[in-house]
This record gives sequence, structure tokens and C-alpha cells, in this order.
Amino acid sequence: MPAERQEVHVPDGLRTMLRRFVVAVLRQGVSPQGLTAFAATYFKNLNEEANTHRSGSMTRVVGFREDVLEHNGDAREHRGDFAHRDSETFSEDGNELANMQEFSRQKMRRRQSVSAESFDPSKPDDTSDAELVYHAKDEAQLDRLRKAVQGVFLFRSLDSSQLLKILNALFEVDAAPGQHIIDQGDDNADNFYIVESGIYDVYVKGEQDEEPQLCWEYNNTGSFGELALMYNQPRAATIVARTAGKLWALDRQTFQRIVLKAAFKKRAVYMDLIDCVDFLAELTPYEKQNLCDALQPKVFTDGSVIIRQGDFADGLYFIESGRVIVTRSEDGVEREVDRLDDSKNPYFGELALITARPRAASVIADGDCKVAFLDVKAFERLLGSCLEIMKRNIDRYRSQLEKVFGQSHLLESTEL
Ligand SMILES: Nc1ncnc2c1ncn2[C@@H]1O[C@@H]2COP(=O)(O)O[C@H]2[C@H]1O
Repeated sequence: MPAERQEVHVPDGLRTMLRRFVVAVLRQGVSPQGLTAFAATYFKNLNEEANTHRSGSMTRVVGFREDVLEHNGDAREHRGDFAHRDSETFSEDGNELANMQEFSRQKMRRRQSVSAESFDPSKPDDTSDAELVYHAKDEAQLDRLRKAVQGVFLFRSLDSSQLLKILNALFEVDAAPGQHIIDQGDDNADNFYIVESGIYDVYVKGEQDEEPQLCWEYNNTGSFGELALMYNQPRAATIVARTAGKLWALDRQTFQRIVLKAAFKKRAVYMDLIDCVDFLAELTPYEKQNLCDALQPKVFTDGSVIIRQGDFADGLYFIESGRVIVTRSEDGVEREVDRLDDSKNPYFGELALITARPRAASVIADGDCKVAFLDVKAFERLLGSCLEIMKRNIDRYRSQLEKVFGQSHLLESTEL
């Protein structure tokens, strides 16, 4: 008699869950030895996430500070909106959780653990694969994310495996007009944020200020929220969404483990260099830190061309070590017009950026030379204020311009 075939019931959601798990294993590049530990942590986290949500213990997404709210009526209106969103239910077929729930959960985690934590960037990172944060994303999300991270200066010193870990850990957050993403003074800083879209106003309330002052805006680009995570200090500014938008958030722990060390090293190296540059003297310490993040190291061997006469300006160069020769070719004759080294005039390549002209001279490494490069986009984003200083102080550049352009009448026709 044939054995009775038993009907097997596949629970709803099992396939999705296993598929996501497999994707997570592959994305993280988990080793065979680390597989069991990774699986244990992955499903434990999944379970905790579901429980946290079911318990309904979250009450609100963003903490509003009344002092800032007084100046922002919209924000008050939106507080209710997000409290309501917290009570949405876990959807197995959706993208795990709605964005705002994800945002809220991250904030919750931080609140439980930040204050006790002290992070030492000089300690070696002993994070195992299993401890890494992972948020599943579909291809469309990944595409948007890759574009968004391109402009993040802090990620410039990461290698490809570090960047992959960051991409895995980032999670999406929807911002609504008036929503406070960060509140100045909050000493439980949770996330670092990358702007994908939307406009975000930055308010800083100094000791002398009666009200928070609007001091900056992120307009569909940029990133914020790194200071409190890097220096273990309260939030230095309030960030309020002026329009609806999308952000990518990176949890504090992943930020500290992967981004912080490289950023610290870079800031330490470049801060001394920046302090030697006259036209950067008026930058605030915060602007200088951003500048350090944006610089990219480049090494040139003796005789190699760093800048070629006639090319479009790609950026500005600071000499970290070594010497360069500036040459200009006229009527087929190449002549030397200047020499620069790391002790005086430790930068070059700014003239074409200021004048919006092609490169007026070539710059060639004289011996091996190390430079810190600031690309043109970063230059415009970070040194807009310095451009004004450079224009105001154009007399300081006059002799240099004359050397390069040869004739003073060219100076007059230079649009500054
Ligand atoms: N002028 C500014 N001063 C301080 N923080 C600023 C300023 N402009 C933008 N920010 C960002 O606002 C963020 C507020 O949170 P953090 O202090 O963690 O990090 C801060 C910076 O990323």
C-alpha cells in the first residue's frame, strides 16, 4: 500500500525570509566558519525587531525641542503625524518595516546604549562579520544609495570592502516638511545622515543668541550628523527638513567602527596643512574639518605633469611634501615661471577655478611630490566663502597672475 502523502504547508513569509538571509550572507561575504554565528545574530536581530515593534513601546520618532519649535510652527504639526506612524504594523511582505519605523527603532537602540559607550578610534576594530548591521535593499534602492554616497566626503578614505559594509548598514528615512532630524544639545546622538533629496535647514544657537540662527542649508546633497558621533559630544546644530525628502541613515556603531578611524587619521594629517594656507584662515573649525574630509591624497613622481596648460580646471592642489615647477608655453617655447614647495605657497591650481579659464600654465613634479587634491565640486561646495576672500585679496595674487599670464592687461580682462 503506498504511503499516504502528507501535505506540507510552507508558512507565509518563509521563502522571503530565507531569500533575504541568503542575500545578506552573500552581500556581507560571510566566511564558511562565520556562517553559524552570522545566522544566529541575523535571526536574533530579526526577532528583536519584530518584538520591539509588536510591543508598541515606541512613542515618537523625533524629539522636538520646544525652544526651536517656537520658531517653527510646521514642526509642531508634524509631531502628531509621526507618532501615528509609529503604530503601523510589521509587514512581512513589505520591505521589513516602513521607513519611519526603521528610523524610530534605530533611535531606540541608540537611546539604550549611547551614554555608557566610549569609543577609542585608536583601538583595533574587532568587529566580527556577525556583528555588522545589515539592512536589506532592493536594486532600485541600491542604485539611489550608490549615487547618494558619491558626494560623502567622509567616505573618501574608505576601501571597497569598508564601503560595502557601509552600503549594507545604511537605511532609508523619509523626511517630511518641518521634521526635526537632529536637535542641538541632544546627547544621545544616534545616526549619521546622507541627503538623497530634499532641503534641510541648519540652525545653531550660540551662547549669545536668543534664538537659533539659520546658518546653512543642505540642498539635495551633503551629509550631516558626524560631529557628535566623532567626538562623543551633544549635537552641535538642529537640522529641520524644509521640504519632503529622503535621507540615508547610518547607525552610530557602524559609523564609529568603520568611518571614524579613517576620518580621524585624515583630519589629523590635513589640519596642519590647511592651517598653513592663508586664504583658508577665515574658515570656521567646522568648515576646516569638512575640507580635510574632502581632500584626496595623490602622489606624483619626478617629472610627471600634475596640471597641463590649456586643460579645464579639475580642482585645487595643496602640496603636502616636495616641490613643483610651474611652466608656461608660448609660441612653442616652454619657460619656467615659478617654483613652489611645501614651505611657502603650499597650494596651486586655484587661479583657473577663480577665473573660470583653462589652465594658464603647467605644473610639474620636481622630485617625488605628494599633494592633497580638492576636486572642483568640493571646491565650490566648501570654499564658496573663500572665493570671496580670494577675490577681495586679488592683489596678493597679482604678481602670481602676472607671472602666469605674462601681461597685466590679461589681469584686467580676467573676470573676478
Ligand atoms: N555650522 C555648523 N556647526 C555645527 N554643525 C553643523 C554646522 N553646519 C552643519 N552642521 C551639521 O549639523 C550636525 C548636527 O549634529 P552633529 O553635531 O552630530 O553634526 C553636525 C554637522 O554635521
